[in-house]
Amino acid sequence: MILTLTLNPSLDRTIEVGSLTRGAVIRAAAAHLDPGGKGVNVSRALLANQVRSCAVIPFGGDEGRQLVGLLSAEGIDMIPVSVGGATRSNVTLAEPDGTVTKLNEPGTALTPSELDTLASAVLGAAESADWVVASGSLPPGVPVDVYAGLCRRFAAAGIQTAIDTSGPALVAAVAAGPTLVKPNREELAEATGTPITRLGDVIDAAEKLRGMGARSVLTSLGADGALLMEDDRFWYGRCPVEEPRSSVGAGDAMLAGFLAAGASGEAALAEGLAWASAAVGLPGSRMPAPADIDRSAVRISTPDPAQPLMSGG
Ligand SMILES: Nc1ncnc2c1ncn2[C@@H]1O[C@H](COP(=O)(O)OP(=O)(O)O)[C@@H](O)[C@H]1O
Ligand SMILES: O=P(O)(O)OC[C@H]1O[C@](O)(COP(=O)(O)O)[C@@H](O)[C@@H]1O
Repeated sequence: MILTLTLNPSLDRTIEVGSLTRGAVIRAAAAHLDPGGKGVNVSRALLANQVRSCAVIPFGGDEGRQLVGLLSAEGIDMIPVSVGGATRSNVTLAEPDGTVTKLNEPGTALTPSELDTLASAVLGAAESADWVVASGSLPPGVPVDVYAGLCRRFAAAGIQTAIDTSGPALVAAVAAGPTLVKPNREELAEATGTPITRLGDVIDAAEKLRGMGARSVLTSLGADGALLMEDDRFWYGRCPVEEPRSSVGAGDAMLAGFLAAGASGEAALAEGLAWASAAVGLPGSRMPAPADIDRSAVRISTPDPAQPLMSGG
């Protein structure tokens, strides 16, 4: 069983627009509402592919009740912890060429006692978990070492941990020795203080992150694919998408596919790439089901360190 913790979940509203012009009235072509937050999406993708998972989330206000309602409708196994602040809403503007502009709210603060309740819920449920995935930004006021503290406790109990966060929370968690981290290009550059413009920079920065404490590093590189580094070995892969619709949740789908396939080596990287590409081809932050996933387009190759990275970050 894969347990996920999302301290800052969201209602994700994705609005499809023809183009973006600041200051203009833009008529949307379509809109989608999905339950959101990084760990929530990992659990949704796992459920869609019949892999057992349980999501621990705080929820509050009308938005929080709506989030829990949407997750219940999807059949998610979850431990919702009621909190005083209202759950945030995140908005994505998706353009026809696949470009997305994300507006992520900070979220509302968790009190120390709410945080304790959430930590107890995770520690209790983790007894039957193979992995604990702690994902996403921290709401205001939550100590930056919260994931680090959990990593240490799980490592002592022999439970594997995957971390997908950014900034100081990522740096602190890496120092606690997680089994796996899943930064994107920007997060890897920030955590290591290294500019990343070529594939060789990704290899060097991922090695640096391993030196800082992470065991394996799965770096997602947008349209440039992903690079997995573990135990001094690395693999690079891509999976082109013919018609990108929304990359929101693609990183979460990648992490879910990677974990579902054993979380190690070329085969797990390939599965993560296939799930991520499928997510990019779906609207909003819809997670891919087996019928959406096409493994035939995945290409794993020896990385050329000089290869420039084309996608943003
Ligand atoms: N335009 C795209 N074309 C093909 N694959 C994509 C595209 N955008 C994202 N992906 C896939 O989704 C993965 C996660 O995307 P990325 O933007 O790196 O992560 P995150 O969503 O965590 O920021 C990438 O590693 C890649 O496999
Ligand atoms: O916690 P953060 O960093 O604000 O991110 C939350 C957002 O990320 C998502 O989980 C999508 O994540 P990815 O695009 O990185 O896979 C959305 O569902 C959510 O709105």
